[in-house]
Amino acid sequence: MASVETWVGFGSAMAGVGLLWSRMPEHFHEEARYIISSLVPMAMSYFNPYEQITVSEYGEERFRRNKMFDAVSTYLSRVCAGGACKLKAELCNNTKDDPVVTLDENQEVVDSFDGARMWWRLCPKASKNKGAINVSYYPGETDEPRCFRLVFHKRHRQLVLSSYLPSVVRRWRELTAKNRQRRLFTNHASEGNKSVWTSVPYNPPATFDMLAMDHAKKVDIMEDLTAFQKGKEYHSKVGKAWKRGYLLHGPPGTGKSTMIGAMANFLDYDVYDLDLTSVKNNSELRKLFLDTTDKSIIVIEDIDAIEDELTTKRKGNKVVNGDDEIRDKRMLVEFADKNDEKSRVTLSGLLSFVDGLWSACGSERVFMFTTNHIDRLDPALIRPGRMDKHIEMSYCRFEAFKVLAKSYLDITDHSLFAEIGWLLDETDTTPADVADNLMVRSKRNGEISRLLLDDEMDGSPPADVANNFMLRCKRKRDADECLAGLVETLKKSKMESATPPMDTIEEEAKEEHNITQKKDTERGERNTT
Ligand SMILES: Nc1ncnc2c1ncn2[C@@H]1O[C@H](COP(=O)(O)OP(=O)(O)OP(=O)(O)O)[C@@H](O)[C@H]1O
Repeated sequence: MASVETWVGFGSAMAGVGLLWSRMPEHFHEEARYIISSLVPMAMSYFNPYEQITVSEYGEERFRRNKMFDAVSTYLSRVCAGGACKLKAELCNNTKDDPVVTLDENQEVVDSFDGARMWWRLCPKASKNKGAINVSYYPGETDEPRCFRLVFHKRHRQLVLSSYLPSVVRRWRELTAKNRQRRLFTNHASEGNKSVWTSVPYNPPATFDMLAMDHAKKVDIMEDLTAFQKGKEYHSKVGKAWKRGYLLHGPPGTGKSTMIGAMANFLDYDVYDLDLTSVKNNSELRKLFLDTTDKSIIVIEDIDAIEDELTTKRKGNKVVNGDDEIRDKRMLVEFADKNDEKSRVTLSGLLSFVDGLWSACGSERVFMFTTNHIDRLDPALIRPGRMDKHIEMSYCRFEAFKVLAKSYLDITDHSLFAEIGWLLDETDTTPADVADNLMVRSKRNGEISRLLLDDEMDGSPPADVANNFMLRCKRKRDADECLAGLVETLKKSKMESATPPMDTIEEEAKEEHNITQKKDTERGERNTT
């Protein structure tokens, strides 16, 4: 036990130190505080036998999602979730009934690797500056992102860095390759008014087999896609970014969206449907592009409509002063230029991702622009070399019709085929219109099949030969009826296209009347002279 004198001595010594501290100049306080604050953690870490690694949800530059976070999340959910008592379940895949189970926040799981134990914990989002203003550099986030924290013994440091973490990534790749669910992303303005991607599972029904278009063209596109997908080495050899740009053009209803679905199925890529109207400016667009993953199709639909807004300035400057509408637009844009340059998405901003400086960020990406009016596009967008391939989706001709007949009616030949082929050559009918004609009637086929199936379920005699025969007869009758209906529709549209519309007739009559009147006046004038 310390005597009273010892305590009094200790107290006086502390009082002396306090007095000395208060007499010291102000800058000495600062330095002493700095030394103490750096020495304490050093001393602590010297005695602490554990080390930790943090895997944050977003990368250092805060632009992109950290893939390592996704890798750890998948790895822990599949490999170590058994040891956790709080999990989260989500049904992500429409085609499967298995929910995806992930670790809940603040849950700790233990993994072992090569005799070493690793402790993992998912730390929730944390506000760094509680009560202060948070400045965010990445979309939709105001707080510190979530992170995984890995704790291990110091002596396993080398093992963790050179073997364990790479093995986590390898396992993640294996797991995702097996259970991959294609997704459709779209961007929308988040709470912080920044555009962010959200996604849903995506299983487009279209395939190249059912796409109604010229066969040679279809094969050419499929070969082009295959060459692109296998072209990693080629692109790096020639020093080009591994990406490809397509311009899909054609009238509405010729299958541009269907083609995108077929391409996504063919390549097994995710699709990012970029809505430029909810992107404020080029820097927000850059963040969105950087947040897309490799192996994806980035779609910008109806580029002519968007481009109108993006290029008004360029077009306006070309126009002579007499054109009021364009002059108005030019004035508007000039006004925007002075006041609002930083708050717009520009065509050059967009193109810098397609083939400019930023196109090299990321690989294995397909850019897909669609338009109903190729003639309205800015020449900068369609100049050679900008888009790798222009694909024209055209009206339905006989070859395309045969594909639709096979898909919708399950027939490859019919007595009306010749007439339909001839009529399709004479009229500009879209595949959507033809498909619509075939579908309305083929619905009944489904009804019959269902009736027959219901019979079987009710315990009535199974669908025997007679039933099958009846079904086939019904199908044939439906095909007859349906194709006859299509012939009627095509004949009608042929007649309509042959007859000029009423306003054209009226205009022609008016013009003729004016000419006769003019001639009469001239004749009258001549007679008087
Ligand atoms: N070439 C085609 N092959 C097969 N089906 C087609 C084709 N074109 C259109 N269809 C059918 O018509 C529907 C509408 O077509 P789609 O939306 O792909 O046309 P689009 O050219 O993208 O039209 P829009 O320009 O109006 O968006 C599709 O769901 C599909 O059933």
